[in-house]
Amino acid sequence: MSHTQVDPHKLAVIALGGNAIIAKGQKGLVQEQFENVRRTVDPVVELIAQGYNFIVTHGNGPQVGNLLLQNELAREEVPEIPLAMLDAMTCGSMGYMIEQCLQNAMIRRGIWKNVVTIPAQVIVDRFDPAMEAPTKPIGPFYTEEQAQKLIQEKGWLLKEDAGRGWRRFVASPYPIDIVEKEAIRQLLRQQYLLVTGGGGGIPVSYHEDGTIEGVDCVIDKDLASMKLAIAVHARTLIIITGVPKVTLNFGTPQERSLDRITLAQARHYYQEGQFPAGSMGPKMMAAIEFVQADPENRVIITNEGSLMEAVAGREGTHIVAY
Ligand SMILES: NC(=O)OP(=O)(O)O
Repeated sequence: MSHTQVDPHKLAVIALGGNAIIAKGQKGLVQEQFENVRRTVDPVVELIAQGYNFIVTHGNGPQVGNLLLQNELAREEVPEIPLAMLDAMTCGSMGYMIEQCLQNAMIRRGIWKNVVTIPAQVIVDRFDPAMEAPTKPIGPFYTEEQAQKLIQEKGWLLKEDAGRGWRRFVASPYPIDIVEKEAIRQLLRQQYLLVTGGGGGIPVSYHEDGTIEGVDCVIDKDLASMKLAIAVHARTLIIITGVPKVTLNFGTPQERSLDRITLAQARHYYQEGQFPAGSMGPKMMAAIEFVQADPENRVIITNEGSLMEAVAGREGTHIVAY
C-alpha cells in the first residue's frame, strides 16, 4: 500500500464526549479541560504507535452551553453571537486543545505525524422537524429548583437530562453531509491525523441557489462522527463515553452489560427503548447506521480507560453486522 492510500482497517473515527472533557462536577476551567484531554489522548497515541490512524471528533455540549451563557450575560455590552457561530468557536477552541495534546503526547512517545484541525461545516435540513423539538442538552447541570427558576425568569427550555440533572435543551437536526469531506479525504491520504467534526460540526443548510448558511442548533456528535466515518470509508467507529460497556435494563436489578451484539440485536434493543435519548440513544443510533452502511464496519462503545483493551477486543461493547 503506497503512502497515498488509506488502509480502511487501520483508520478509525474516535468520538470524545464533550461531557468527558468537562466532567460532571467540574466548572470547565481551561486547565481541567486540558487535563481531561491529555488523559484521553494518551491511549489514542498508543494506538497510533501500533499503526492506526484516526479522525478525532468531539462533543461540545458543556462548552457551547457555557459560551451561550457567557453570550447572554454580556448581551448589554457586546453583540450577541448566534449558536452556529458558537459551535464554530468550540470547533476552534476544543480543536486547539485536542490537537496540542495529541502533538505533545506524540512528541513524548517519539512519533512524528502531522496533526491538523478542520472546523467542518455539516449540512442539515433547516426544515427538519427536530428544529421545533429540542433534544440536545447543553451547558451546566442545574438542580430542579434552579431549573424551574431559570424557566420562569429567563424563559429558557430546561429539561431533565438522563437522570443526571437539569440542563438547557436546543434543537439537534440530523446531519446529512460534510461540506469539507473531500479535503478531509485528501489529508488522510497524506497520513494526517485529523481533528474534525467537533461539536457535531458547524450546522449549515442549503438555499435553493446552492449557497449555504449557518443554522442555530447543535448537531449530535455521535451521528456526525458516523457520517464522517462513512464518508472516509473507515471500518471502525469508536465512541468514548462515561462507562466501559453499554448496559441493558440500566439502573434496575436486571442490569447487564453487553460485550458484543449484532446489528439485529442492536435494532431490537433500540426499539425496546433500552437506550435513552440524550445519553446512549444517539450512540446506538449512530452504531446501527454505521454497521448498516457496510457489513465490514464495527462500532466500539467504551470509556477512555478501556480503549486499548477494547480495540484488542477484550473490553467495551462491540456492535457488528453478524
Ligand atoms: N455536540 C454533541 O453531541 O456534544 P456532546 O457529546 O458534548 O453532548
